[in-house]
Amino acid sequence: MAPVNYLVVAFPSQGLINPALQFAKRLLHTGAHVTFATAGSAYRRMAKSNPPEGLFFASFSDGSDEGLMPGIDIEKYMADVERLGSETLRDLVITSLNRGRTFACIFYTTIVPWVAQVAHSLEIPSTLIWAQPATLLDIYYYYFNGYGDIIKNLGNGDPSASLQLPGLPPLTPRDVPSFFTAKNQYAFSLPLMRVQFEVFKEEKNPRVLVNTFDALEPGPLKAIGNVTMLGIGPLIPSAFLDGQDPLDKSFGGDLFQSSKDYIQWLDTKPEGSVIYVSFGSISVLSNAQKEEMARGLLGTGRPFLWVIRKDKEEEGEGEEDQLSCMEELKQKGMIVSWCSQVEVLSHASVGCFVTHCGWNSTFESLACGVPMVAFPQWTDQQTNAMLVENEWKVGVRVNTNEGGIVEGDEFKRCLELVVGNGEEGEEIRRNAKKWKGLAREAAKEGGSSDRNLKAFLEKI
Ligand SMILES: O=c1ccn([C@@H]2O[C@H](COP(=O)(O)OP(=O)(O)O[C@H]3O[C@H](CO)[C@@H](O)[C@H](O)[C@H]3O)[C@@H](O)[C@H]2O)c(=O)[nH]1
Repeated sequence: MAPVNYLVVAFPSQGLINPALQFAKRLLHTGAHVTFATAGSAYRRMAKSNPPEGLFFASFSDGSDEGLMPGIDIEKYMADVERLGSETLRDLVITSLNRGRTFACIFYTTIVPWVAQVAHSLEIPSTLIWAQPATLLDIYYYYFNGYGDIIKNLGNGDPSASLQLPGLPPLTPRDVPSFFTAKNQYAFSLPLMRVQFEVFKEEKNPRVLVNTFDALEPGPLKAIGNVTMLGIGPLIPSAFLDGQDPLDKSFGGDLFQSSKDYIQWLDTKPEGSVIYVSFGSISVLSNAQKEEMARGLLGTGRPFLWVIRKDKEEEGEGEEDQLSCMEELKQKGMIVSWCSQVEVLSHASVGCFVTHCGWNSTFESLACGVPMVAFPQWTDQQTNAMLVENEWKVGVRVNTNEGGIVEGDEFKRCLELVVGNGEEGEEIRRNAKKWKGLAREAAKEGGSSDRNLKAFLEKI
């Protein structure tokens, strides 16, 4: 019998390509063939290393050479991705149909709801892969369904206020996603989410696959009645999770060139001693903030591995990142421009992850049992930081000063709390181990995420 074909479409950012690629690999395990499509700018940069059998890469147009780089006009870029992407993705699907390859379903990531509109126009079923916690989809849902002003007012008002949305943990102003606050610089997100909920309304029984698992967000997964959310995570390479495929050691779509020798460096460090610092693929910290972080890190006297990205190939040896104490940083720790994060988080020497709380980083840390210092920047990260600290109790969140900077002493306090011998740190480390076990339990064959995905595929 000919294999079933699926199309997986990812917005061209690392934070969406990674879970979507991992999802594509899960589909391959069912015997299906999968075409993975992202925008040209990312497609050209992607490593696409040794794709497993049955996985094919394709691209649609975003009219850009550099893609989602710091400094671009993001509003224009988002409009171009939608306009050009809709046209060229439609052509891609029609060409495929004309060659006799029909897609049983088109899966698409967060912030490209227009993919569902293309699928609807061609009468092909489509399903959203929500690449953030279920809690976030709930907050957006509530925003468009009766709680809009309340959520906006919370984000912009009295810092001691608190909001209890049905099925969710209480939110304080600093937990509200950045798109709802007065400081938000980006207009693109809310209109896209509005379209997403309109897409759901057009569907008979809208179902969303969420990169979470049942035990992690039992209330939030059930909070919205008219959309069925199914936890299918963690979407991370199998070798670091259930070990079902020991060769599956990377996502396989890195947009950045990896540094070398850091695993050998980690091998020389005692168990649980290293602080790993990374802010994902988009956030750029000011030099003033990095100076404070350097002060805090050096103050702990512990070894650290710090990712400071070079967003443009031509950026020289850390030219922009010439911190005043660079020499000392290089002596006490290791600075890299990119690494295999899942490999680092699974290394026995790593005892703490300083993260911006992008959802992939947060979930990877949770699944690897590494406690966190939560250092959120924008979008969902404030809410994720709240979940890390208050709900799952696997980390501590930094406080900023009035100028929005996390000072070195505050950073050092958080690091020492997480890695030190105090009772709070011990509890955090115990919880991290517990969630690692539960994440693996969910992902393994017969676990909740595995069952949810299989049940979903049977009903397409
Ligand atoms: O040196 C590095 C640094 C990162 N990564 C990987 O890059 C991905 C980064 O994803 P994420 O942690 O989610 O951060 P962002 O790249 O910032 O992701 C964007 O997209 C996410 C999913 O929607 C959101 O949760 C974030 O807030 C948003 O900034 C992860 O899989 C990491 O493993 C590496 O492999 N090596």
